[in-house]
Order: sequence, then structure tokens, then C-alpha cells
Amino acid sequence: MRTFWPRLKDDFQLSIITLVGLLAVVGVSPYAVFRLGEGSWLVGATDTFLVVSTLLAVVYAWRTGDTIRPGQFLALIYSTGAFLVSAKLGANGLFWMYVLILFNFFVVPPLQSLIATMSTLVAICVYGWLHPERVFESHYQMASFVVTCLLSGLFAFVFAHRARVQRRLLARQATIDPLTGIGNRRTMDAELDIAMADSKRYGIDFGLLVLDLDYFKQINDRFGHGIGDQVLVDFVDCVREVCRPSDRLFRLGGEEFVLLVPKADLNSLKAIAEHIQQRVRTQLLRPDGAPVTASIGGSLLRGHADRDGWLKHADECMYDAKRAGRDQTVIRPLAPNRAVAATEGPDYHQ
Ligand SMILES: Nc1nc2c(ncn2[C@@H]2O[C@H](COP(=O)(O)OP(=O)(O)OP(=O)(O)O)[C@@H](O)[C@H]2O)c(=O)[nH]1
Repeated sequence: MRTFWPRLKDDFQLSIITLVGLLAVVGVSPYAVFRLGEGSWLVGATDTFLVVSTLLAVVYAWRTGDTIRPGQFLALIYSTGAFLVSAKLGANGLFWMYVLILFNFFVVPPLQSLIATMSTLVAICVYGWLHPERVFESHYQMASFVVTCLLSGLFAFVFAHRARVQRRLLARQATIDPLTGIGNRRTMDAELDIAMADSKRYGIDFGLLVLDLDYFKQINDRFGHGIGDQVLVDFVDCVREVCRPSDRLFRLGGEEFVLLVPKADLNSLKAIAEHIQQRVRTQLLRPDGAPVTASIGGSLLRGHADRDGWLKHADECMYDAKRAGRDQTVIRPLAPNRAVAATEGPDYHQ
């Protein structure tokens, strides 16, 4: 229950599927009971099937976190339901088509929705054409139905497409650093939590490097903010060239970065840090030709109870590297002043 509201709030698709489940119970169940009561077995059974299937899709989405397949399933069964209801009830059932148009655009991507909606429209029209006066009372009514459905579908498509683009943009802005294109602090927090869970569950060792450019303020002050920005972008390129595809780089803020390294030990962390420093020192030059350097602090996940404690420890190591003269690496097991156990390895100062 503790995760119910946050999940509902954060996952748009899940909230829509849940709403559909609620509406199916509240809005379709009475119809099912009424139709079964008056002896309309096909429509009653269709409504009952819709309610039960919807509830199953809602449960599946909540249990697995997958909202794509339940969405497609719901679009399929509701489209079929709309066809059956129209075929059985005639003009009175056609109104459900407008609900279906909106519904489909909510639960599946715009193109899939367009296909599902248009297929249903074509199926109803073909059935209506082959069975005169069973669905449509006249050709004029059929033409009006087609035109109004097409217009509703078009508006829904444009709206759904725009909303989708905006949602993607918002999600990107919330997780990506706009200057360098790497994950921001929010993304890092989420990935560190996943790393901690993986470490517990699968026993994978994770290493963390905090990388901070040295005397970066001088670069800004002497050469301007634009050059400073370019140095940050080039620094990210340098680090990416050195690390493996499985390593994850984030911008913590300003000129401070974090590299998450799976399957790491003290030796491999030290090797990566030195490799990065060497690459930055030789490839990243200021406009006056002086090398740009970075101080690096590192820590292994071992023994850290929480994400912030792990990060703080690596950050403290980075400040020790600054104090040791900059362009240095300090990688240390958890307790700085504790006698280092043989399995943990020694402190490393480059
Ligand atoms: N160009 C640019 N500068 C930034 C950005 N974010 C933070 N800064 C600057 O980064 C500088 C950081 O300065 P300090 O914290 O004093 O660090 P430093 O000069 O690198 O000194 P040390 O870290 O002690 O070596 C400040 O001048 C900030 O204005 C950014 O996105 N672009």
C-alpha cells in the first residue's frame, strides 16, 4: 500500500489502466447485469467478459509493471466489444464507438490506437452494409457515423501524439543533464538504489568514483562560461572513451561527476581512475594550452548501509585527493582510519 499512491502518481499509463478498471466495474457491470436480466445473453456475456478481462489486465499491470501488453489487450477486447455491441444493438450501440476512440488513444500508442479504431469502424460498416437496417437505419446515418468517427479519431490522434511528445520531453528534462546529455542527480539516485539492490540480491560488487575538475572556476573566469561549458562536455567524452559500456556516468552538479562501476574491486577502480586522469590530462587542454585535470575519490559498496553514505564516503575521498594536491586519486575502504583488512585491500593514493 505504501507504494500504491507514488506508483499511481508517477506512472501515467498505469493510472489510466487502473481508471479503466474502476470504470469497468462501476460503469459496465450494471449494463452486464441489466442485459443478462433482460435475456440479451450475447451483449450481457460481452459486458461481463469486458469487466473480468479489464480487472485481469489491471492486476497484471500492477504486478509486473508492464503497461504495454495490458494496454494492447484492453484495446483489442474493447474494440471487439464495441463491434459486437453495435452489431447486436444497432444504432443504440454505435455511441460506444466514441468512447472507444478516446479509450484506445489513452491505453496504447497513437498509431496502434488509430489501427485498432479504424479496424473497428471498418468492421462495423462492412457488417452494417451486408445487413441493411440491422446496424444503420439509412446510408445517410452510416455516412454521418463514419464522418464523425473519423473526425473524432483525427482529433484524438493529434492530441495523443502531442501529449506523448510532451511527456517524453518532460521525462527527458527530469532525468538528463541538458549540457552534457548524461544522467542527472535524480537518475543517479535511482541507479544507485538499483545497484544496492542488485548487490544484495546477486552479490555483485559495485564501485563508485566521484570526479571533480580542478580549478574549474579559473577556466570560467579567464576564458568565459562558454569555454567552461565546452570543457565539461569534452570531459564527459574523455571519461566515456575510457570506461566500459556497463559503467554509468552522471553529473552530480557543477563540475562534479559520478561514475558507477559494476563488478569492481579496489584494483580495477584504481585502474579506471588513473586511466581517466591520464586521458583528461593529455587530451583536455585549456585555450592557453595548460592541461585540465581532475581529482577522483572512490569507494566500494561493501559495508555501506545506504546510498547517501556510500556517495558521501566517495566524496570525502575526492576531497582528500584535492587536499593531496589535485590530479590525485584516493580510493579507500569504508572506515578511513581503521586498520585495513587484507580482503579489502590497501588505501590507494596516486
Ligand atoms: N561553465 C560552467 N561553469 C559551471 C557550471 N556549473 C558550475 N560551474 C562553475 O564551476 C565553478 C566551480 O568552482 P569551485 O567550486 O570553486 O571549484 P574549482 O574552481 O574547480 O576548485 P577545486 O574544485 O577546489 O579545484 C564555479 O565557478 C561555478 O560557477 C556549468 O554548468 N557551466
